[in-house]
Amino acid sequence: METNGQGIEKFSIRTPCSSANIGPGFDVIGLALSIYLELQVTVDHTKTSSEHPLNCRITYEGQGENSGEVPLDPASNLITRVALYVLRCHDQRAFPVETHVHIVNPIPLGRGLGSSGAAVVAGVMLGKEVGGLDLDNDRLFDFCLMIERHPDNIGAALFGGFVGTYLKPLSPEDVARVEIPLAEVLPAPAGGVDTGERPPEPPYGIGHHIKFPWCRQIKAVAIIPEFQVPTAKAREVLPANYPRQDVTFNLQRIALLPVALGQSPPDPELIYLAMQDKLHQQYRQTLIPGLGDIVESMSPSTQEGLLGVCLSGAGPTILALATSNYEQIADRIIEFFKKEGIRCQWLILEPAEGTKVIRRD
Ligand SMILES: Nc1ncnc2c1ncn2[C@@H]1O[C@H](COP(=O)(O)OP(=O)(O)OP(=O)(O)O)[C@@H](O)[C@H]1O
Ligand SMILES: N[C@@H](CCO)C(=O)O
Repeated sequence: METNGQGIEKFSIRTPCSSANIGPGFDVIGLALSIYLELQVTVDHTKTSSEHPLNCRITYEGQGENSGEVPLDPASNLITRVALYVLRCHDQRAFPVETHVHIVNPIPLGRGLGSSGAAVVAGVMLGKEVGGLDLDNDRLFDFCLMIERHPDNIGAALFGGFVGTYLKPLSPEDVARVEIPLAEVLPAPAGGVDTGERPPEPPYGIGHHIKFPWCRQIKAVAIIPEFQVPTAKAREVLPANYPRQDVTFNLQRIALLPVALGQSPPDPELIYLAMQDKLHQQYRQTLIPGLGDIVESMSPSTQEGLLGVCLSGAGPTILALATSNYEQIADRIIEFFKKEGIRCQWLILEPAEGTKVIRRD
């Protein structure tokens, strides 16, 4: 515990947003990008009791601030529930008296920019820090995977940069441990009674990652429609089985993608080919009007500066990788959505570092 001499401990946790898949890398590839969720944490060790549930007060500013989408009850809020999961796995039932978490969240919710992945990663880091726990990032990744079960967004948000993620084959008893329903992993939601039971701990080494190089000339243009697509819904529309030729199609492209995006100068034709997908985007068109037209008609031959275009994560955000003419590229994609009566905002983003803890005095 590092306090300021008056028993007050202050630190911030900064976690980037992320774009998963980048075309063919469904549930594998993640790219951390430069919009940051920040938790400003204060622990007042001079207090001996707290009037707040679980000794934690949450305040929030940012996306969905006035919509009530992000609960301020620490037993319901995703970030603090995840932190409590980590604490309870280490026999700490609540936050230290008295914890204040101010959440500053500019990551759009439910748009395919990894808002939930960032919340889960920030939550495990919060549990580690307030609990004074000796957990390295690889172990924190295990905890994240008990909550968000595809590793691409959380791998990028935790480790930063352009990553490939993969899961270790588990023993049958470890498989049983990761298949426990989320409600049993995360502590009881608001109003629930603390039974005092220890939640199921993650097996060791569930997930792994590898960092790929990223060509610095490449920027990510995110075109963010005004509507949300919950990831769970965007996964429900995917088939249980795929034709063999579609799987082969994606395998061929995923073999190209990390090389194509790492080499300088970037080769637009190679990147465009490497970003094609047949495993998720076509099925998600039903949820994202305009997606099919955008993916089919935007290419480096029709759009100067463009390298490739894909759905960001589960959508609805579109990610265009480009080296110039960002505004023209964004405007063209916005036009497609406009025809469907959908408004968008757009941003130029860059690859970001992973989650950091910054001490404040
Ligand atoms: N900072 C946050 N604090 C608390 N809850 C959050 C926060 N960010 C996201 N969430 C929760 O996660 C939900 C969005 O998760 P969802 O997986 O549907 O989309 P996403 O993570 O933004 O997109 P994708 O997974 O496709 O990149 C929000 O509705 C909210 O419940
Ligand atoms: N790989 C995930 C990312 C979204 O969180 C998906 O496409 O469903």
